[in-house]
Amino acid sequence: MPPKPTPDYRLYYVTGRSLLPPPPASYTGPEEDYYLAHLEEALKGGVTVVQVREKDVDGGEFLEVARRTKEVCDKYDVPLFINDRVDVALALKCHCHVGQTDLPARLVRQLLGPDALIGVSVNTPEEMRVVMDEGVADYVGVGPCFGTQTKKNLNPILGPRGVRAVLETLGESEVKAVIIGGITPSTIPNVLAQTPAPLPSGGYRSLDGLAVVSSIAASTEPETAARELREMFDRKPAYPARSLNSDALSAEQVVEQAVELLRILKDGEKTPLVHHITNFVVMNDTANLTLAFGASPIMSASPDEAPHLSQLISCLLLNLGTITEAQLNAQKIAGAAANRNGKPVVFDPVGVGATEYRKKSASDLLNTCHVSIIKGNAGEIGALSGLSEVKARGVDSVGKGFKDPATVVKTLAAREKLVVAMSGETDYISDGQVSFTIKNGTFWQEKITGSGCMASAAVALFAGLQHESGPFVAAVAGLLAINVAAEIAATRPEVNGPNTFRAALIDACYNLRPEDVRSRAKLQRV
Ligand SMILES: Cc1ncc(COP(=O)(O)OP(=O)(O)O)c(N)n1
Ligand SMILES: Cc1nc(C(=O)O)sc1CCOP(=O)(O)O
Repeated sequence: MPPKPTPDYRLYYVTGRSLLPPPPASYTGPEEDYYLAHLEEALKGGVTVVQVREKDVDGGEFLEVARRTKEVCDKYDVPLFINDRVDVALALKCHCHVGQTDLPARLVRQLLGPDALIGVSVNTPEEMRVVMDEGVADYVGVGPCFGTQTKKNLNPILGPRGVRAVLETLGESEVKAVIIGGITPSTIPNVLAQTPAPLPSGGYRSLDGLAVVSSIAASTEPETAARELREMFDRKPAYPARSLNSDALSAEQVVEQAVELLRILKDGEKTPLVHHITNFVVMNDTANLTLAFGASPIMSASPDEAPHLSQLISCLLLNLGTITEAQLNAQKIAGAAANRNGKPVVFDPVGVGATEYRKKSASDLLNTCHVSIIKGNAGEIGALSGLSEVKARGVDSVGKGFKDPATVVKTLAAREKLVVAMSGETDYISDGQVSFTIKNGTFWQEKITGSGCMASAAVALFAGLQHESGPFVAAVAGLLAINVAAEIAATRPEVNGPNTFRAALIDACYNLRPEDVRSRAKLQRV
């Protein structure tokens, strides 16, 4: 075995001969060798590691396929792994990948020696911990991230956030990590945005590569397919929440930016179209509120029109209230389409702490699309953070609140790589770097149903401006606008109960002037 290489794991191709398309007319070689020509094209496109994975063939055929694969890989100086069969790896002086039910990695190391690379499949943080404690593997294949037809007896699907939990355990270890299962050009943006795991040092542990079977094996243009996958991996997204240098911003500067956003709306310079997929309790109020601020609402829960709508809208608002399977499906389709079309997504996880079903729905949603802003109450933010310090009763949060709300909000924002806005008597907003509080509003907001949903609608319409100041300022602007409008509404002589307040609030949103926000804003950096 030559000295141990230090491979580039960015695009890891696991072969799948049974998935190959028929050879094109331009291919004139023997049909059984098309696999090698196809592989060579993929290598030209940028594959950096290959693994021969042959199911249902005997040892002789496996050895021959692997031998010929190695000849091609050697030409491109790309390391070759053998799936499961340590005997074949030994015979050909190749590296080896084993799963949890194959020969133990420790034994594989003994057999292949110190210069072989060894990869191990992991599906849980516990399996990751065992691999690290053993200290034998050079990398792990974490999966399945999504569902896939390529492998039978699939382990539980992790989703990007499950993969992130594994990477959190991996931390700053030298062991490399690739992701596998359903990795395609449409899933990669979300994978790259959501999988990096925050480290105690302040940085992130990211994936070292993408492992694919069908995205290359089933392609009629393997070179183009590989190039696209490589380019997508190399173009890792900047975390949108941090696009703004919020670290340098004072409260006064943020207020001025929020005031400017309100001016844009009120002067009619822009009229954001906000797509609401929301609950039926608040639908009428949030549509009216959106209009009152100078934006346009479209209320549609149809999965069929979501992809088309996504091209027209300025922002998508997803609200978990009165959720049904059909509504969740529409939200997932709309969320993925919004990501593809570069539209911001605001998520209000209404009542996420109330039931396991809502928790699972929120997790499904966050695994399917990348959200720019989460706006919730303390109970909801606590449930998403995995904390039980603040309890929820139905859709309301109860009790005194968090001991250190600013840290809770900042930690969740850093983990999810988005802006978190937690509404309450004091609102907390963070992009994972800095946190601000807003102390505007009135007790009347607690006396009407849906005031949290109305605040999310306000955040969404400001996010729909897609202003260069970014989602953090949009979240602050939305909460300032609705809370200042609520304060003004509460002073109206006709307000003598929840119902008159509700009507006065919509009027106050309609009449709100940028200078009202400037003069009343109680924004502080914490
Ligand atoms: C890179 C990579 N990761 C995971 C796997 C899965 O391996 P295993 O669990 O052994 O399952 P099979 O591939 O044998 O079905 C892999 N092959 N490659
Ligand atoms: C080989 C393999 N291992 C998996 C795991 O979860 O360990 S998923 C998988 C198949 C991946 O195929 P595709 O890229 O076509 O989805």
